[in-house]
Amino acid sequence: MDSSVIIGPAALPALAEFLYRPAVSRVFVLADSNTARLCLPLLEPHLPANYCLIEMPAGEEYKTLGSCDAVWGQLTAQRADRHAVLVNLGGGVVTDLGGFAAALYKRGIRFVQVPTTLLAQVDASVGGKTGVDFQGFKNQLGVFQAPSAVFVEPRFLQTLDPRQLKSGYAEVIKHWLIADADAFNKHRRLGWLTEDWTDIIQESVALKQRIVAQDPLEAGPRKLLNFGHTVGHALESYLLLQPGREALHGEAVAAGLVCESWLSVQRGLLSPEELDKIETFVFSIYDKLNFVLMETTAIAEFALQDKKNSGATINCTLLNGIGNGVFDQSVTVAEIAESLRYYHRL
Ligand SMILES: NC(=O)c1ccc[n+]([C@@H]2O[C@H](COP(=O)([O-])OP(=O)(O)OC[C@H]3O[C@@H](n4cnc5c(N)ncnc54)[C@H](O)[C@@H]3O)[C@@H](O)[C@H]2O)c1
Ligand SMILES: O=C(O)C(=O)C[C@@H](O)[C@H](O)[C@H](O)COP(=O)(O)O
Ligand SMILES: [Zn+2]
Repeated sequence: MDSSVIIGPAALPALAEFLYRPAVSRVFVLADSNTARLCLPLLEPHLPANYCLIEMPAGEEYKTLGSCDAVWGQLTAQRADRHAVLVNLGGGVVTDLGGFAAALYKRGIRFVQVPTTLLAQVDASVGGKTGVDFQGFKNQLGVFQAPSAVFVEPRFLQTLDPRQLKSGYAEVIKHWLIADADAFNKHRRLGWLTEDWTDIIQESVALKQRIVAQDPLEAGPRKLLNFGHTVGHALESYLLLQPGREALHGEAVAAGLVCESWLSVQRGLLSPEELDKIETFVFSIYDKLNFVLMETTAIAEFALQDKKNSGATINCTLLNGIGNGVFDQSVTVAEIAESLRYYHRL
């Protein structure tokens, strides 16, 4: 499942080397309306002249089978064969959807990820989870399919707005909380903003790759990477259904980190002092998500569709101390709703 990940100035030249091989019949680039405008100019010198651009609208609401249908339609119209390569240029929406579309077209063509958001550079482009949302549930349809390679150019982040940078940083905090207490403590003192993201990207990718290598199909330890997501996805899905209230994936995950850390305290796994450190850091970066107490059960019920569940049991990843995630901790809808009420009161 692991693919090579090339980070830094060598990334785009390495992509060109990959694409110019005779084994590649045709190059297709999938971009959204923003990355086609803002990121394609940096990529274009590294593409063959006859590449074909497939553009989709930007945003989570387009991470659907309908958008896949449009991608498959264009590949078919252009008579893309099995030796074609799809280059996914964008954030996690484009890399998840493009990977899924490539994995199904003619039973699978190769794809490479060129992530352009912090979130996709530290997390979404790595590890082979691909998919789309369905009937309001996050990533309900998907496959595990590794890209041929991942090419990470941090210069793409220069056009990204601070809200999106913060969203990606939530996945970085998640990585530290499950597996690197020293980095968490160092960065909570330094603050979140930095001029150069390269080191943080390299360290986060290495941490994620270590976990994915142990358990590519998420039968066990990979569930650690889902910390913050039982509650985070519930919040994201609930708010996505209500136009004007949407939260970015990382914003919902940041709230999920707080709620699931609180659940860890209730289980006696995390100390109240550690919870306080996590909350202080999270709220130094993110505004609180907006929901009312009456909504907490309806939000929590979304966790009944979480992919880590077995039957009616909701299996959550919790923290056994900062830097030490533990998976398969069963929680109830009522406990999740209580964690949301705790978050709401903060
Ligand atoms: N597969 C995985 O392991 C994994 C991991 C984490 C998240 N995800 C998924 O990733 C998605 C979120 O990804 P995201 O936060 O990148 O969102 P996104 O793909 O929607 O990108 C965010 C916004 O930034 C714009 N954009 C992208 N790059 C830009 C750039 N360089 N400059 C200016 N604008 C740019 C996009 O057009 C979009 O409007 C969610 O669907 C989530 O479920 C997947
Ligand atoms: O790579 C993983 O494994 C993750 O869980 C990373 C998450 O940050 C990511 O949001 C992922 O898409 C969630 O997957 P899902 O299986 O909960 O849909
Ligand atoms: Zn995530």
